[in-house]
Amino acid sequence: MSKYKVVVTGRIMPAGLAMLKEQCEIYQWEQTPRPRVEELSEWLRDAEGLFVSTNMPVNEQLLAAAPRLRVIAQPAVGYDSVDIPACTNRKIPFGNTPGVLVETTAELAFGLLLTAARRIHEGWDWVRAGKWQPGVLMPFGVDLYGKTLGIVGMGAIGSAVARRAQASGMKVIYSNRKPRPDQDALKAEYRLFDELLAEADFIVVLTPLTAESRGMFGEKEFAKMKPTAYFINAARGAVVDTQALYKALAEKQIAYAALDVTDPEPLPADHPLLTLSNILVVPHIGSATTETRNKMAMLAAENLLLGLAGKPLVTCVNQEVNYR
Ligand SMILES: NC(=O)c1ccc[n+]([C@@H]2O[C@H](COP(=O)([O-])OP(=O)(O)OC[C@H]3O[C@@H](n4cnc5c(N)ncnc54)[C@H](O)[C@@H]3O)[C@@H](O)[C@H]2O)c1
Ligand SMILES: O=C(O)[C@H](O)CO
Repeated sequence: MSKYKVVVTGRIMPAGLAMLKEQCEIYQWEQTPRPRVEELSEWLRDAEGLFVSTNMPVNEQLLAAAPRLRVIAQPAVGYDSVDIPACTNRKIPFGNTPGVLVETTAELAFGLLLTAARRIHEGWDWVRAGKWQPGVLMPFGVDLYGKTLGIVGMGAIGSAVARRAQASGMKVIYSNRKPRPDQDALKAEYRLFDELLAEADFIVVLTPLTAESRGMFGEKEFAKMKPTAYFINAARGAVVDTQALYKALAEKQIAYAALDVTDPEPLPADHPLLTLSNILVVPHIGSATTETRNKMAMLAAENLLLGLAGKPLVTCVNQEVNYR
């Protein structure tokens, strides 16, 4: 039996690669940075499947270069770099990986909140710099217990963060497009966006990046927050206006920010945000554990193989083309 021709645009976890290898002839881009479409064009010409890395845009140009493409899979839940209508027009199902990364990403989001609040990273720097001397105190942190956490984007990951916060004695409020019917079970209270901004001691952002959410945290929004507020973004960098965040932190309109995601990404080492003392930035590691990245790669590989076999994907964004 001849093998499916599949293009892989970056690194792929071993568990996913092993699944693909059984049935596919793989053309894999293994260098950094990620490829431009022109660099893949020879492979794309014959490709039936595309396993696309998270940071690679899927657009009209890429689709036009791949006339035989029948399915695309990405090991990520957020698909803001993918032109879904363009895939649908071509009747190409696009599979993402919701669910399998929920607890891992919630751990990181809550970990950022806790680390920033208790200055854990600053304490480590302090000790390593030899500043731990008798009578010398590093700046104090703040308690979580008894405080209010505002979650913007109360979906799968937001709910998992809520559970962690409640276990730490925090009250949870949230803002979504509309109140969740299961909010009693979540033990969380709905607020309008502006109400949440004014009431929360900590804000965690977990919305998808869409036309509606792009730049939803700008100057006006930071001005509505408490001067003691902690702002945590584990969603997508572009949900925040980076310049406005810089200003809010530099002018102490808010107390602190902890970011897993930034705009731009990667954040250059000489970026103004990194000159601030009231910020913690990590390099988009929300789902980055070996177990979870393997699960994501396996679900993406399963989606790809199903699509190649003309069967519905397990997790498909454009359901209307999820069968043949
Ligand atoms: N940092 C990371 O590594 C990492 C990992 C996984 C997911 N993410 C990001 O987190 C997002 C959420 O993932 P999820 O699995 O919880 O998705 P989800 O679909 O379960 O939840 C998203 C929630 O946001 C709400 N929402 C959508 N637009 C909104 C808006 N404009 N204002 C307020 N709420 C809005 C939705 O109603 C939904 O409840 C992903 O889209 C992705 O961008 C980041
Ligand atoms: O959206 C996601 O799944 C993550 O950001 C990718 O790591």
